[in-house]
Amino acid sequence: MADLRLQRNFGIAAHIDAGKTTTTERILRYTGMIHKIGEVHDGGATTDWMEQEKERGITITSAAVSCQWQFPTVNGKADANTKKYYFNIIDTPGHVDFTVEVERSMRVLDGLIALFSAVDGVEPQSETVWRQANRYKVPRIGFVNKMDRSGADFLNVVKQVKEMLGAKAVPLQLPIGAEDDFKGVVDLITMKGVIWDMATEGMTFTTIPVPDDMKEEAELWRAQLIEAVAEYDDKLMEKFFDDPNSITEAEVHEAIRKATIDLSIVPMMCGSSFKNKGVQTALDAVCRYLPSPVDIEDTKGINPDTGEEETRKADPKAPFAALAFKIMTDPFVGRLAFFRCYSGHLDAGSYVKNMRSGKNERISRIMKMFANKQNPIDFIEAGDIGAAVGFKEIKTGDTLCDENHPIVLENMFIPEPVIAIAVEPKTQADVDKMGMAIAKLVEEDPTLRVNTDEDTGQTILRGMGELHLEIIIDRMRREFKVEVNQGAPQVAYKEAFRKSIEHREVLKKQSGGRGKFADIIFEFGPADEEWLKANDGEHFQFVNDIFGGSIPREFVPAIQKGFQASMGTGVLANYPVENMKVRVFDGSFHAVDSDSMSFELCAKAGFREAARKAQPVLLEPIMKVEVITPDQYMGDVTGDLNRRRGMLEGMDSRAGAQVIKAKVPLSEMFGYVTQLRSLSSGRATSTMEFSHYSPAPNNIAEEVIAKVKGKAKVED
Ligand SMILES: Nc1nc2c(ncn2[C@@H]2O[C@H](COP(=O)(O)OP(=O)(O)OP(=O)(O)O)[C@@H](O)[C@H]2O)c(=O)[nH]1
Repeated sequence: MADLRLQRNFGIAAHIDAGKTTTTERILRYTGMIHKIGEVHDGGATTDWMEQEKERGITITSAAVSCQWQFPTVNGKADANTKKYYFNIIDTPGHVDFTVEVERSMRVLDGLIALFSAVDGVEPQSETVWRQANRYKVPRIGFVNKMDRSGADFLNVVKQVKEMLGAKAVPLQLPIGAEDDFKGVVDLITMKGVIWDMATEGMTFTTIPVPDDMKEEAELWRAQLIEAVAEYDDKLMEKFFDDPNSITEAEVHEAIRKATIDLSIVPMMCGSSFKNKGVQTALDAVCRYLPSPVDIEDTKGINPDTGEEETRKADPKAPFAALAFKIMTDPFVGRLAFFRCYSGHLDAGSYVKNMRSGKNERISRIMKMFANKQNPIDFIEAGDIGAAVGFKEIKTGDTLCDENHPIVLENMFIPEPVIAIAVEPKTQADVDKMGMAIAKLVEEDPTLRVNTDEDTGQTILRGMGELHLEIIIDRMRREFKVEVNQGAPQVAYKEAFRKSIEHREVLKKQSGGRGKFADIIFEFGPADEEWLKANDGEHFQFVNDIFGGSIPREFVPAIQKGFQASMGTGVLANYPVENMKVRVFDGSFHAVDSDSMSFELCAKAGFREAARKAQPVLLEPIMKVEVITPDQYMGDVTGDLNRRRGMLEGMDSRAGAQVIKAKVPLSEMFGYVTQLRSLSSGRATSTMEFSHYSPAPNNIAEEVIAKVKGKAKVED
């Protein structure tokens, strides 16, 4: 049994282009997993294995990679105290269309390296990632990369992390040399310098005394570091005031570790992955300060039999419980389900229960991913991450467990898809293939949704953004060899109701022989606010208030099913219904003619009638937009945002530029990037992410409805 205290599951998250892929690559190199350094720009990086990633030079899917690191070492060399640490690293994408990838990594990780560019500092996506890490309470270390670039400023990034992310960022190092001349770091705990040897591509490094001209500054920052963590250790606090020279390295490490795991501080380090500097010290910090699976809270879940909350300990002897966080189709082994094992032990070849499908499935093989290689392992235990082969049916977010100890683990937060695109197979031969391809892609990607437009019969894909859907269609073509015609991206509107009403629907059909009869009386309208709050992510509140058997109990599920199915197509413009409440309180039935089918059909007909009376409204997605622009374009940028029905929410200055925050309807944001570029001679940049759905103004709603009702097909 492995010592769980030596296990680290961590991710590397940052804004696009901060250097995650390069850093992961260096880690694999220094841990001996790969020999040649793959550069991102030649498409040679190991974790970016998908075709599109190679072409676009961005990381789309998070790949889990395992490696081992020797720690502690003396000048990089193992001695009697050295132990072998086991790492599972998840590389997470930086593009906002793929935040769900970051989100699901956060769910299964214990710690994070938050990567920043020393030149660009805290960027919009770093803020998004930061919020996600806060949501999942992930302890983190900051790594300021690209110290070799001109304009690199470590302490300025530290300041930004404090001011913009509200974190207590505490430097553990100071850079020696800057920009082209960046050589290494002063370690504020050992009070020694570390210089990387370029002759060995940074594989080795030398320890030197703190350079004379940095001594004073280093003392100052060391005192700040100790002060920041002293409250985590009484002895340290005492020594800090009485005799700072008697403080030992071990005491400082221990206090930093406690404060980091407690989310009180973020230790800040620096380096240049590309120039092979600073990566090993960051890995030592991962071992020292980030939590192991036994340092985090026990995993929570619900026992489906009792409805009670239960926890699972990171203990191989506890019942098996795991969460599938990524499904990937691998060209060689087929479907791989990545999962985090929270507790227990699972042998390859044994069975697990999927709590969503209710099926017991045999895991034929369990794999660990090492850079480009996949190695089968005999078993997996609490605290580890692996990939299972053999599932017939599995989706991202499924809980896998021991059937004798059922539990449903807390799932991940899945953002709403806001862009829709109509697709149709190009040829008859593509028809079946397209269905299969979409089914597979939906399994892999919980932010991709699919439905059929009832009027046109077209397949509608909904996703997180234009790039997301573009990549999905590209994957259909490359991986599944399906050719499709696609419409222009459309806003994924929704529908909702303003009013609660009562309605009676009677279904009566007599066509010779046995007829159909159902009669339902129900209250219909928006879901209750409290219910929505308590049932995060749910859309349909169904209340059974039938008394005295006016409708027999066995027909109630059919009524619920009928209403549920109807929600996919609203009455205004066929958009899905955001939320609704149905409270059935009376009705009647016929001893011969009533059956489940009658009640289901009656509910469907009832939905269409009731929905019209309940004041349906069109909801449009509102995006949170952030623009960074040089001062002189401020007026033009805000004017343009106003024309796009934007609500300005704030402005502040950051590193000599203005940052404008606004909420803007997504329908007004098509082509924005191009427009912004021409407004600002290419100098302003923007990011956007989904904020919420809000009722569209009447004129806009009328336009959208007229367009949908007026056409037979989604136009190209
Ligand atoms: N000068 C310098 N360039 C770097 C450094 N690290 C990464 N780069 C370069 O920055 C660019 C982006 O690096 P990536 O590693 O692809 O960044 P990423 O964060 O993985 O990017 P995405 O996957 O697109 O989110 C590449 O051209 C790298 O060579 C560094 O330390 N110094």
